[in-house]
Amino acid sequence: MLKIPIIDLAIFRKSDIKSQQAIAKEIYDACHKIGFMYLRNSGISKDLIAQVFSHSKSLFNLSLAAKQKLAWKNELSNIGYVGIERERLDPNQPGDLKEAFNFNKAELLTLQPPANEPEIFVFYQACTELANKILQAFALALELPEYFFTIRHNQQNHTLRLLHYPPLQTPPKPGQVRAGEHSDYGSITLLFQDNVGGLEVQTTAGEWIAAPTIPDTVIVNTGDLMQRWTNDVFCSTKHRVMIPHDQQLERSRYSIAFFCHPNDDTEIACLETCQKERAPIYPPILAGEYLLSRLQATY
Ligand SMILES: O=C(O)CCC(=O)C(=O)O
Ligand SMILES: [Fe+2]
Repeated sequence: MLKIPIIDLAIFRKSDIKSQQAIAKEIYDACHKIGFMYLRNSGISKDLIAQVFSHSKSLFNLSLAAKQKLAWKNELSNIGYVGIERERLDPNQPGDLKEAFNFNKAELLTLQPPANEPEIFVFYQACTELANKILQAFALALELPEYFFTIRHNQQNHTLRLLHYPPLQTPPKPGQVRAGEHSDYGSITLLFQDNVGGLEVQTTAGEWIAAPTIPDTVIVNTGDLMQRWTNDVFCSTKHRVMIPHDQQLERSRYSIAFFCHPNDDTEIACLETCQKERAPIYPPILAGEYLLSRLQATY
């Protein structure tokens, strides 16, 4: 059975090109074969992650009225509080059993209490740095100039999303899960989860495999825009969060996703180095327009 690989980013940070190429190759294989990987030595401190999880709990513990004052308004800004069952990651199924807070960079600078914890901003910056490192590895792996992807992501158009999956009080509706099966829309996603479990990833053979927490790692997956850009050389893999069957049902699940997006005006056109095996599959598209259309389909 295909396994999600664990890759050590510390080796990529070494200055010798041989080490960098070896890790870029491991990352290439992960993105090509499964679209998911666990990264060790991500550069984001354990303490910082714990602080953000703790702020996340405090935010979700606010009253519904307080959360609704911070409500998500539209796909264009895509920020704020999203209530339970509001979003359908799988549009053919009932709403997801989760609630979320979305942040973008501009908003993080102007937030009011209780959502303006400085660690959330520091974390956003740390995620940006990690994403840039991964994008450099992608460039090396795909035989592109080192900063090819990072310069196309330099407006920090990324969304940080705190997620809470509450304990289940009543049985779910038929087909209802914590997060419906979907692929992510952007270039890469960084995912941090607690140890409750439920995250599953679909292999190319169609089987669902568990993606449990592995201590001191960050999950990274490639999104649809990266799949288009690379002409399907990297895959954007479906994943979902299932409802646990055991005593974990009584526990909340918390996770944090950092959705990394290219600048809105980036034309996502098939990379030349990805046309060796097949002609371009997808027509060029502007990143901003594509992301907006995907968000509109899920709310
Ligand atoms: O909560 C998780 O572990 C996954 C969430 C997810 O896939 C998403 O929000 O796109
Ligand atoms: Fe996702």
